[in-house]
Amino acid sequence: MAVFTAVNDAQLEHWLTHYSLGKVLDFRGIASGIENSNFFLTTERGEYVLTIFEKLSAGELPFYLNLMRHLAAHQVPVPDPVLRDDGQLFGDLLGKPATIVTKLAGRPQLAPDAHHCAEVGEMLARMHLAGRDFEFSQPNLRSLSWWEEVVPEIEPMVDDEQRRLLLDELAHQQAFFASADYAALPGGPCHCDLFRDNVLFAHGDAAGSGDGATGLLGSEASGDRLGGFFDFYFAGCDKWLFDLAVTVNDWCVDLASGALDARRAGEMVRAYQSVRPLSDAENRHWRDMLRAGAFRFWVSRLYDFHKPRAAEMLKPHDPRHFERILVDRIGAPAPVGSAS
Ligand SMILES: Nc1ncnc2c1ncn2[C@@H]1O[C@H](COP(=O)(O)OP(=O)(O)O)[C@@H](O)[C@H]1O
Ligand SMILES: N[C@@H](CCOP(=O)(O)O)C(=O)O
Repeated sequence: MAVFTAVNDAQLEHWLTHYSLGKVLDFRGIASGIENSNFFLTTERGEYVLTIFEKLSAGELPFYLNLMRHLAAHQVPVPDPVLRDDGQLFGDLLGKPATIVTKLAGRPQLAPDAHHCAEVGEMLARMHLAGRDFEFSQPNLRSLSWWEEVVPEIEPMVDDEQRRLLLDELAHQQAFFASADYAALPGGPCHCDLFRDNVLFAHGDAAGSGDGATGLLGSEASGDRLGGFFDFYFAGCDKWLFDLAVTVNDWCVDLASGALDARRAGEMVRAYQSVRPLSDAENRHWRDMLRAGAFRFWVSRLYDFHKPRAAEMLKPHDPRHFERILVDRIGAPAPVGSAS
């Protein structure tokens, strides 16, 4: 259940006086999601998603919402925030910041094949290039500084072997981040959490439904076509290779072992490179980035597991999954996509 803040008809009507979206035809809460209250909203003008931000403050929203707006304007299929009549991207609803964005077509593909991975890889590269002239900047708030802050809090709570792995990997990443090679890697706005549940695919006829304003991309081969990327609320400026590594670690993993599935990973990296070829330095540091991507989510999952927030409503994700992935990326003979 993910409607933490309920909105009644009168409250919705009042909120919509700030927009020019016409009459409400349908309004319903979205059951999935863990951070925010989300609702599907259909009006005379089309289909939208209304989000009430439960944790993010008004000061934190401009980077995310402007990034989505910028990417949508550059033909990257992402939810496009709808401007209010006063020109603002969000306002206050029931005492919390809230926005309306366009609805993407499709549903998450939780068992992706190589075709899905290629679609995502290619669009990720397009997204990176489209973000080059985005004027706002905010670092990835779940990067090295955050790891350095929280690892000391969680290391007393894990077993000896995990503690060794946590501290060794933190030291490895500190050295990597301090290197001249790292500084020279290209970067810009990144999604930073492009997991399977943050991408929509539409199948067959379903691809034609929706608001008609959001085109679906991709080949017809598998019947599934990329609907778009959403949930940009972990986005930040980072190395593009980190974003690719986070995405590969989730989309191309063998769930039982944590190892990379060579075919899916190969297709994702190939498709990414068909738009933005990786440099020699990026190829050399592919393993380090796969490790960084795994470490980021192992740390956040350990943190959520051992230090749950008071208001947390859902079971935290399993940290062991990313521990297995990290161990695999450290020891794998030659991770797919790397030149070394
Ligand atoms: N712009 C959108 N278009 C279509 N569906 C969306 C859109 N935004 C969110 N959703 C749907 O809402 C669900 C919850 O969104 P999500 O961003 O994961 O919530 P939370 O931020 O609470 O984790 C998604 O699984 C997806 O089905
Ligand atoms: N993808 C992360 C969790 C981030 O939360 P989200 O549901 O808002 O994407 C993980 O799997 O640990």
